[in-house]
Order: sequence, then structure tokens, then C-alpha cells
Amino acid sequence: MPPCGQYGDDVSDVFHLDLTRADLDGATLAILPGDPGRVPKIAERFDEHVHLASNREYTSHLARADGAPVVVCSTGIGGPSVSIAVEELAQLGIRTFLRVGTTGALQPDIAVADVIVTTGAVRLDGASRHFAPLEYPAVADLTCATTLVEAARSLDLTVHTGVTASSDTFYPGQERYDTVSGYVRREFQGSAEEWTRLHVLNYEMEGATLFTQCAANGWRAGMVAGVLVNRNTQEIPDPSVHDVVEANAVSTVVEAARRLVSSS
Ligand SMILES: O=P(O)(O)O[C@H]1O[C@H](CO)[C@@H](O)[C@H]1O
Ligand SMILES: O=c1cc[nH]c(=O)[nH]1
Repeated sequence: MPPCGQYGDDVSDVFHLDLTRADLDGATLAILPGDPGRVPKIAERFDEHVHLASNREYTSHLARADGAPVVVCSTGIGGPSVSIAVEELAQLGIRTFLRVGTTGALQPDIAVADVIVTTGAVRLDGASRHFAPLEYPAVADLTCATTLVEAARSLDLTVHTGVTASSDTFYPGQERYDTVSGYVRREFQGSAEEWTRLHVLNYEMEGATLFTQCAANGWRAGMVAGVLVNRNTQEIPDPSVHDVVEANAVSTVVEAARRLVSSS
């Protein structure tokens, strides 16, 4: 066991990701989709890629952008699982984390298949409190956010920037009534309208943990999400739009990763 905080070349497999430092071949940037099924779709957008490991919700590939190694690793759903992926990837040398996901828009002018680059997240989650007190802001790294925006624009995508609400639950925490019980706790009743009035752009489930954990450790993090549904018109996303939404977000993060590794 290395001394606390001193992770070097001798690290054996990290506990959940089933990866070693040697597997990453010196990579310092990771792309983090939530869905393990999205990992090969992202990795194959690079020049070459190889499957590294699959354990629980964590599937990882090593890809190359003009020779530079880039890790693609799924995080599963929610703050607790993303926090494990980030910690274990950081133990192996990753210092820049780009989350790519899907989201539900709150502002009426945001359309399905647009992309959202988050500048800061409302900490509705529990896991971020394990890294810093609630007064600490969940903010994206400026270079990561700017690069994601430039990447989206270079692809002629409609990109929105601003604040995201990160909820621990998909249903009550995002004020969805279309459930078995149909019940949303009083704390969350009216919350979607309030976040909308406060100019929050969207709901998702990992950003607040990712940003707080990374900022508190001095690591860089950015996040782009494809809009699956606009909550002003619909509660549950329509599966028929999923592929185009995912493709827009994936294209953005791949282009941003290329730019970040080529400039480092
Ligand atoms: O598409 P992903 O990355 O999973 O992101 C969003 O989708 C999941 C919920 O359906 C949550 O993880 C949410 O953050
Ligand atoms: O509405 C949505 C869509 C995707 N992911 C979420 O967390 N919420």
C-alpha cells in the first residue's frame, strides 16, 4: 500500500475500475459517460482504441488522439458511483475529467438535441458534501468549459451554457409525477418551476459531485450533455430521439478531448 496520497507506478489494480497505472499508458485526460454502452461508441471515434476492463458499471477503453492516450470510462448513474470512478482514475494519474451525458432541459428555449455545457451545478446531491461543505461552489474548470463550447460550435451544434441542477434521483428530485405512487415530497413540489425561474438550464445527476470533487482536489472537470427532453412539454424522454442526442454530445466531447490533449 503506498503512503497516503502517494500513488506511483507500483499501484496494483484499483478496487472498482480493475485498472492499473500501466493500463493508462500515461493518460491524464478521461472522458466519462454515464452509460457503459456509450464507452465503445466514444472510443471508436478516436484513431485507435482497446478495451481495458469491465467491472460493475465501470467499463473502460484506452483510445489515442494523434498518439496521445485518452481514457474513456463509464461512471454509472449518480454521484456515489461517479465519485469512485474519479478517485480511482486520479490515483492512476488522470487530472482532466470530461463528463458526457444526457439531460432534461428546464428553459423553454432549449430544444431536444441541443447540447448544454455546464458552468456550475446546483448541489442537490449528497455525494458532493463528502468532498466540501455546501458553501463550496460546484464549478467547471474554465478551460474545459470553454473548449467544450468551442468544440460544439465547430460542429454547428446549438450549445447553451449555464447552471445545471444535479439531483440524486431521476423521479422525485427532478419533480416527476409519472411514477407508481405519483407522489413527490413537498420539498420538491414546485422545485422545477423554481429552478427555471432561477435560470437553471437543466437537470442531470452527476455534475455537482464531479465538479465539487475535482475542484476540491485541484483537478479539471467539464461537462456536456445532450438534451433528451424539454420538461416544459414532457416528463419522460422519447426513446426515438436518443441516438441523435447521444451523437451530438459524444461528438462534442471527442472534439474537446482532441483539442485539450493537443494543447497540453
Ligand atoms: O446519460 P447519463 O450520462 O447517464 O446522464 C443522465 O442520464 C441518467 C438518468 O437517465 C443520469 O445518469 C443522468 O445524469
Ligand atoms: O430528464 C433527464 C434526462 C436525462 N437525465 C436526467 O437526469 N434527467
